[in-house]
Amino acid sequence: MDTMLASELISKLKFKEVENFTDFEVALVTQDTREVVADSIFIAIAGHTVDGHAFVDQALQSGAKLIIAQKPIKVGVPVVYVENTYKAMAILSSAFYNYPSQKLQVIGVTGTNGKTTVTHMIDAIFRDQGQKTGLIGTMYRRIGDEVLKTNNTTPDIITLQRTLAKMATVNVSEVAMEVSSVALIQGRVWGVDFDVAVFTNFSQDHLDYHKTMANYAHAKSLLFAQLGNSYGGKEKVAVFNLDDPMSKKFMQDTPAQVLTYGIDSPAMIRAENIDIHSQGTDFDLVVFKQRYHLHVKTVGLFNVYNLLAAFGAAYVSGIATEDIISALTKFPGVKGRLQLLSHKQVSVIVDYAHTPDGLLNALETINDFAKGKVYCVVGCGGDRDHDKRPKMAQIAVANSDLAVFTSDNPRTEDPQAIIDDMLKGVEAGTAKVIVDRSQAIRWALEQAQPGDVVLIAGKGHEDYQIIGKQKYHFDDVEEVTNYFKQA
Ligand SMILES: CC(=O)N[C@H]1[C@@H](OP(=O)(O)OP(=O)(O)OC[C@H]2O[C@@H](n3ccc(=O)[nH]c3=O)[C@H](O)[C@@H]2O)O[C@H](CO)[C@@H](O)[C@@H]1O[C@H](C)C(=O)N[C@@H](C)C(=O)N[C@H](CCC(=O)O)C(=O)O
Ligand SMILES: Nc1ncnc2c1ncn2[C@@H]1O[C@H](COP(=O)(O)OP(=O)(O)OP(=O)(O)O)[C@@H](O)[C@H]1O
Ligand SMILES: N[C@H](CCC[C@H](N)C(=O)O)C(=O)O
Ligand SMILES: [Mg+2]
Repeated sequence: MDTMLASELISKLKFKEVENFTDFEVALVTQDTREVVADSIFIAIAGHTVDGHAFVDQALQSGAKLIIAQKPIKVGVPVVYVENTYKAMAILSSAFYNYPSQKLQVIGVTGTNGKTTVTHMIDAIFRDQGQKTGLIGTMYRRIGDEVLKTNNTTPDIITLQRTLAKMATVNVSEVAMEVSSVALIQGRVWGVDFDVAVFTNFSQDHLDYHKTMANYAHAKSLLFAQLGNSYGGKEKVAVFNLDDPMSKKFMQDTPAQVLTYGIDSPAMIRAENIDIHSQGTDFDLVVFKQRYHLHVKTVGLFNVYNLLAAFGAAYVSGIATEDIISALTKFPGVKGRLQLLSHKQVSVIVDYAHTPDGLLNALETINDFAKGKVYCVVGCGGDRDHDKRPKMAQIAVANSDLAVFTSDNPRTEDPQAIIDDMLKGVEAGTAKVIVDRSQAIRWALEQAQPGDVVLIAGKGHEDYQIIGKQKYHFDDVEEVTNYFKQA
């Protein structure tokens, strides 16, 4: 990468106060003292947990030569004061990495459920075309075949710009990324030049953060509002699920052209004659009145919606309908999303459903093909939306023969207290409680007879459990396969 002078970078900040400035070549722009190297610019962020302004001394010790701050600090190096360091971070990181999103086709996917699935489907379509792709989301950041770990579904803006820059350097052409509501509020995608924005659906989650459904909806709308406002340049398109009432609102918030998909509404891209079975789904895809028959490996009505969303994103990116269909037909599914494991005619499904709507969809899908009893092992994450707990519990009890309430990631909460919140949603004695997740899974597997289905919900691909502030190795799939080995 070409080096950049600090003066050149901070010239991008229009309104600022500069103290004791001397120029230097910038090695790194970061908000995290743990990343600072010699000749870094450190941006102090007043976060939700701690205040980065209190870490400035550490940044200096590690070699920071310039501090960007929004509160008065006393240091022996130059300081640039701005109104909002989050905004400064977005502007500086974008400039430092030379506006990488402008060199890439960036497709952002937002919605309560389905983001990881849809981004993987989009990625599979472009890969099938022989393109080098980038993927950013809950499970990882992937640059071509290189897999990088991630802390958040949508990374902080510096990590994001750095990742996009690396993608551009190694000739990635398309990037599919999950854009979470929290990220939209925190400005983690400010300045990202999205070409396509996709909406999956809207239901309850993250009320711990957003407080009200209206705030949560507003957060999601920001992606569509951000979708380019200068016509005549790159064509921008918003892809909406017309069956979700929230689409109508978001359509009004976007200056972009709109493509719609749906099943029940008269959308431009539709699925008809849907036949869901345990090994896959058959349906007719109707693209502006042209009809194609598809047989796909994914199951569940919600996955038909995900396929339509991915189809829409690829279609507006110029891929031929037949090529998109060919790729979607081969799509194997995503780890931990309705992942089927079987042993002696007992079916176990590991699924990442961690919202009321996600859990209901997973259980309805399973009930459509289960021949015997349905067991549901489920917990709710600690330090997250409390309000969804009784709702998920009620859905588990109402849509299974036996629900087992257990721990998800308790984080800093008391695991029993989380389960007590769940129990408020059901009648006494209607659910079995086993706090230890491993024991709960084992117990359900012991009960299951041939023909029965056990859904293990909430953690999907996760290979850890967070108890307190500690991350322990834990993998639902591994728990099941270990049990099967000795059963
Ligand atoms: C509540 C929340 O959103 N927190 C995010 C936020 O952290 P924060 O505001 O608490 O930051 P902080 O820990 O107070 O630190 C403040 C500043 O001090 C700096 N610092 C801190 C310590 C230190 O030693 N040195 C130092 O420089 C930090 O780098 C930071 O710049 O900024 C961090 C960096 O971007 C995120 O990793 C972190 O996500 C935490 C892990 C989190 O749990 N977030 C969840 C709510 C979240 O964002 N989820 C969404 C949606 C998931 C989905 O449904 O798909 C996501 O996109 O992941
Ligand atoms: N279109 C959909 N509508 C409703 N539920 C869905 C849909 N797609 C997936 N789900 C359910 O939600 C779970 C999570 O799916 P996925 O990981 O794709 O969503 P996500 O939006 O990425 O979630 P996160 O918010 O954690 O990033 C799945 O395991 C499934 O149970
Ligand atoms: N991205 C979601 C994932 C929840 C997964 C569930 N296993 C939990 O820990 O609550 C969140 O951070 O809220
Ligand atoms: Mg996700």
